[in-house]
Amino acid sequence: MQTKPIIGLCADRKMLGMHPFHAVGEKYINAVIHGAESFAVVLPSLGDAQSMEQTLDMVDGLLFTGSPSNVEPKHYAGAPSEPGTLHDPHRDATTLPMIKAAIERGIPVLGICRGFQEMNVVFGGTLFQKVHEVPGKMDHREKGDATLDEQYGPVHEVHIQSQGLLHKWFGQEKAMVNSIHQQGVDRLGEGLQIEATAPDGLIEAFSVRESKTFAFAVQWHPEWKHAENPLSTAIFKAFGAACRQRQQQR
Ligand SMILES: N[C@@H](CCC(=O)NCCCC(=O)O)C(=O)O
Repeated sequence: MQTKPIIGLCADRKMLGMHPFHAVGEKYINAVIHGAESFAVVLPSLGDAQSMEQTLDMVDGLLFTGSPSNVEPKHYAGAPSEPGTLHDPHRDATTLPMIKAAIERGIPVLGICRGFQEMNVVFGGTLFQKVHEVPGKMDHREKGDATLDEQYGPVHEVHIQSQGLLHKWFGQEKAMVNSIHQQGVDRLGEGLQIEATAPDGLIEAFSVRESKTFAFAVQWHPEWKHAENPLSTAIFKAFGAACRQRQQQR
């Protein structure tokens, strides 16, 4: 029997009671198993306490998930965060070097929301810390009092670049997406190619121009009820195909 490609998902480090845990949302794991038809493995965010090279030897793809925490602004020379901002320095210390090393090795990488922001930072880009306070930009945050289905339901259009990879996988120039973030791409990182934009011009998806394989990221959440959404289905199918190809090559 053909074994499935292994996709690693980097965990958030968070306190449960007085103990630190390494956690990944189940919706991301489900999207890897059913959308990318792959084998999901949760990777702890321990910085260099475990060998990154050994991790990369083990996986056929990596998914950098969304998270309520923000990338620490020191990684993109941004102004200090407001007091009380949620950070996850252990995750930053793990994902930022891993994204770079994985792409250099030709390991397929998908970034979602925080993962999208991490990828931009890795390529030297910067982030708006509060998109809703930037003149001309929409409020991209979810409604705090809404149900999960409302929060993760489609709220704005994206325009998909007609020459891009996303257009090749999905075949259409427009789609509706959800929006659960307050940070966003300010300066796009070097070597990144815009794949989709929101009506206010905010970058919603990009790919890595010179990448040997799938290296793509979205600001929205395709993992949410992925099987019910043709755009999400197309993204996870393309990611899974790249991971299978990587598995066969090594
Ligand atoms: N903190 C960043 C990133 C937002 C993000 O990833 N949200 C996901 C929330 C939880 C989840 O669905 O996994 C920002 O606010 O821009």
